[in-house]
Amino acid sequence: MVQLLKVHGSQNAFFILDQTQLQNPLSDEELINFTQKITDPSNGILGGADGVLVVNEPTRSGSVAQMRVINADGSEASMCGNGLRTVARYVAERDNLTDFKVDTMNASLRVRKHDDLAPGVPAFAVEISPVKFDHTALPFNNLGRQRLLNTLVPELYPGLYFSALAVPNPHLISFVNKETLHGPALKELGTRLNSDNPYFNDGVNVNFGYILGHNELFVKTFERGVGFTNACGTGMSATSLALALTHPDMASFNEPINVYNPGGMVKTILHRDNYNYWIELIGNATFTHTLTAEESALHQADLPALSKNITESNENQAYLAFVNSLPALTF
Ligand SMILES: N[C@@H](CCC[C@H](N)C(=O)O)C(=O)O
Repeated sequence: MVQLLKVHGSQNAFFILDQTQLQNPLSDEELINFTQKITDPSNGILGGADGVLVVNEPTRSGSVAQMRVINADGSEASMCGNGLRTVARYVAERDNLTDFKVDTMNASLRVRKHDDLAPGVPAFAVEISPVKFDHTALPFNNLGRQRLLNTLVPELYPGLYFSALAVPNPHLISFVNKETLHGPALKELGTRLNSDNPYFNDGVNVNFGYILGHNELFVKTFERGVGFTNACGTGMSATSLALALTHPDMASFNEPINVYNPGGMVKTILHRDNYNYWIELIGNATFTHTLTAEESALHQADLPALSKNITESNENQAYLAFVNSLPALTF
């Protein structure tokens, strides 16, 4: 029998599949099929998810595991910040570690156990890097600019200023007012830039930031390969850095920034080493359910077999109590 975990970071929900426990790891084709089926919210298993986090043996020396991120639509992302916290906790508990490295598509990233966010809410801190701004890194084209940093780009959306950062998955960021935050622009832009379009031919995660105060931010994200999500860890990290670079009086380096999102709250800490930026993302790593099944059920994406033996933890109650303890945001 094998186990699958249902987890979340700021209610950005995933299944963790540890391929190292399998006799035969799933092929890429099986992973895509499995992910598209198990994440579908209408499939009847725990409300679906935003993606599947695949744990493999490490690919680089000095790391203890590899994480692959398969988005709900079957596309693969180079990074996932909320997901990395949950994988960090999974590997930490599996291998009895507290501070180690996990390989992602483009980098080996440091992860470490952090103090609990609240009673019963385990937390991890993860490194978000490398950070790039050039249009080739996202990529974007046909905008007549090499970089976007608080740049008015009417081709994308009239009246909005945009910043574009790869961390290393691609993020487009705009700081908006209340009306725009709650209006149709995010869905319209996210849908358009993640369909056939002349600007972002690999798609892009689109983040709207609303500045609450110094080192205080709210971020709402339309994710590539997913759509609206409760939270996006790399999106909140990229938006924090964009805030410090474009509104330097509103965010400081080397200090925690509180980033609220529809699923809760995380902290980010911005770092600059010479000319390289990197970000620490600190937040919950919550395990809500364990699914136990035969390995063949994974290969066949057999949802009825996967839903037969599910046990629920009480961690989500503690997480929701933490969310209820956060200051009410009135906007
Ligand atoms: N939610 C994630 C990002 C997941 C990947 C994204 N959809 C992409 O395609 O880049 C996070 O927490 O960072």
